[in-house]
Amino acid sequence: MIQLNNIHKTFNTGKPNEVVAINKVNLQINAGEFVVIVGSNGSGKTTLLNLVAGNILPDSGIITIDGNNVTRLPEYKRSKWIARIFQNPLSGTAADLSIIDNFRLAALRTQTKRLSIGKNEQFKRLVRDKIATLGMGLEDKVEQPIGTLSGGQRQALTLLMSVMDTCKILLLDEPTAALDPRSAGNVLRIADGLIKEYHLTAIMVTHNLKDAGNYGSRIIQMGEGTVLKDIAGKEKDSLQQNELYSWFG
Ligand SMILES: Nc1ncnc2c1ncn2[C@@H]1O[C@H](COP(=O)(O)OP(=O)(O)OP(=O)(O)O)[C@@H](O)[C@H]1O
Repeated sequence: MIQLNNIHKTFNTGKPNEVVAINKVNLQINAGEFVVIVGSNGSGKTTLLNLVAGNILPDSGIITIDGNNVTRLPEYKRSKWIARIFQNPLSGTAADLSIIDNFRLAALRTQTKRLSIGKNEQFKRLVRDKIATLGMGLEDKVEQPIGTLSGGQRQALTLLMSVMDTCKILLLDEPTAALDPRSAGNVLRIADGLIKEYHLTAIMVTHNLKDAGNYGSRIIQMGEGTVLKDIAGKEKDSLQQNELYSWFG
């Protein structure tokens, strides 16, 4: 469970360009929830993800993950709980290394529990089997440099890599913004499947209201650093697309 208590974040404090990015936000995200965050430009969505990830720290308030107070914990110390996928498919992988070596690196970095490196052939078989579940035919290309793949293929592999370690929380910051519609659809379906398979708690920022309607168990609209709307469960499922659009009217 992720808990944000009275979280406040101001940038450029005391300067003419001072901006309150997150304004005393209280939020509880339960284990297994898939929260989609929407909101206009500058409403604080990415800052909220950054605060949860720990690459920026709040001015005040408390953040806990599974009951642990992580408020002052730097990003690398939170990585045992958190994996993060960015907009740019190039971030998070080493272009010149093969797919299999990227998986090896990821496994080493996180001392993954779900994927023990073990014997070379055994590791390769495991990774191949996992990649095959993506249904993209990439299992036969594991010796190919990952940089030779398309953005969508790379983003799918990055997702798979990130959830194969012990992380419980997946942060997705506009993960499909750089992809064509078909690849974006594939990547989102894969993300949704992995979130369910590994029982992850996920937070996804998106500007795509169609995706926001179709995915997730809860939707949050942010505005001026606050939570404007917070809808979950059946109410979220029955949310009509035009209603969602009207939030931005
Ligand atoms: N490092 C920073 N330094 C100064 N101001 C910042 C910084 N990061 C964010 N801000 C400001 O904080 C506010 C919230 O930004 P944030 O990136 O969280 O919004 P967002 O909802 O993710 O926007 P977008 O949809 O455009 O990505 C904005 O006014 C932004 O300019």
